[in-house]
Amino acid sequence: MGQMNAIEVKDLTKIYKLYNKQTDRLKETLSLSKKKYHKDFKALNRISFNVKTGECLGIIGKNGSGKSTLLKILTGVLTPTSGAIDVTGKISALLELGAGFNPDLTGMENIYLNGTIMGYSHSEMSEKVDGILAFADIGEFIHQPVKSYSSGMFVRLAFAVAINVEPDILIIDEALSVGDLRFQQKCYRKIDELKKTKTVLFVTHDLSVINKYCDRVLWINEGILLEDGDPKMISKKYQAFMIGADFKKINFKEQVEAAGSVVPGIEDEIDSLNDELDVMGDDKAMITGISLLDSITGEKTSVVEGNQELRLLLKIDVLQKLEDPIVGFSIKDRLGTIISQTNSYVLGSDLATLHPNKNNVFSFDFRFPNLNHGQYTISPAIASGTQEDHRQHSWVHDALVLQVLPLGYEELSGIVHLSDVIFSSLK
Ligand SMILES: Nc1ncnc2c1ncn2[C@@H]1O[C@H](COP(=O)(O)OP(=O)(O)OP(=O)(O)O)[C@@H](O)[C@H]1O
Repeated sequence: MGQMNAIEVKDLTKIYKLYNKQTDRLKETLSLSKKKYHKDFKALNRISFNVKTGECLGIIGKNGSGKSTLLKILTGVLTPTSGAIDVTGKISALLELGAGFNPDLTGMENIYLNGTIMGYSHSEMSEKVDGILAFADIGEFIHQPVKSYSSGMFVRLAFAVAINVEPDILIIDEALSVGDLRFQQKCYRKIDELKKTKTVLFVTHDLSVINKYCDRVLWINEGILLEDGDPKMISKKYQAFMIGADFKKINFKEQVEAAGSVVPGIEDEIDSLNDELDVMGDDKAMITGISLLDSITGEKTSVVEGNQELRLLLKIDVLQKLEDPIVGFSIKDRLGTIISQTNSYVLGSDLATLHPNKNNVFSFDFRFPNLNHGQYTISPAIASGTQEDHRQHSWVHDALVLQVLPLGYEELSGIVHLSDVIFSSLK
């Protein structure tokens, strides 16, 4: 038997009426001729998708794309203009700060108020209060009106309530980003635990969260469901879209052969990128080769150890004159989280203008971080401008795959091993 759907959404449309002036709204209400004083604005345009029970679904999209509108409809705060939604199970939502909280009531009173909204009796909620207080950890403030809370305290209480009312479906808007880092980590640990048994919907701009937690992602753009599928692939396309670049799959071998720029030299040592790779950028430059060498032996390698001295070589073809170029690379783990990044700009290296039809080769000499064993990737990039304000010309996702060897204590968890630890028994 297939998994049940927790949420079914069909042809969902939400139209907001936009008035130029407040008085237009009044005029429209009073108009005998039924004259329209508003413009229709489709915040959601015929969106359809299902969410399976137990699935963790991410929702991404630029500001104003319709994400909150969708969540508000799912939680019953807003009604759709047309379309159908069917939700199976109890929803608990952590929407924008304060939704569902009465600012004049104390934290404790709001806990009971939320309980009532969720259909729990006073005594049922009393059983949950200890768990809520322990998670929120806001001390005596629980007896103060919530309007006196800092935004961090607010989100602590709201999250604690949301997860303790035993929802079948947990909806989390960007709200979590308000809490301090330690609280965020605590929430993510809790979400990780909850997602084993519950359906979780996440709206976030943080793609590493999407990649880490979500089984699937929806990308909404200007009210339209643009993509629905694999988080890794969609977040790459989204990243490219957000920097105004194209996303494409490129066969580097064909590109390099077509370019035909072969001048003997160090670039011959560099391996061409001959796999189908995901690239984002505006095509003013192309990264056509990459090699990683052991600095001591000079041999190419894709198997490395923590702390190993390495040299990364990049070959870049420039198709148009590039002023203020920046060359860099990222190391990512297998979940796509960026572990480390560097580039010529932050290293203080002002590169001269790059001109077309010239072979450009760059190198980075560095000590590989002391990463736990496993697979990692290197993604090289060329941009121009400054760190703060740059245009991406080519960013090749996962151009090199590295195997990091275990150091003998691979049972330890974590991304990075501590270096030079000295342990002493002092007493
Ligand atoms: N009550 C409203 N009346 C009119 N327009 C609205 C209303 N609420 C939202 N909108 C518009 O609908 C569009 C979608 O808004 P929504 O808040 O759903 O976007 P979002 O994707 O959640 O954005 P963000 O990432 O900024 O939170 C926006 O253009 C917004 O201006």
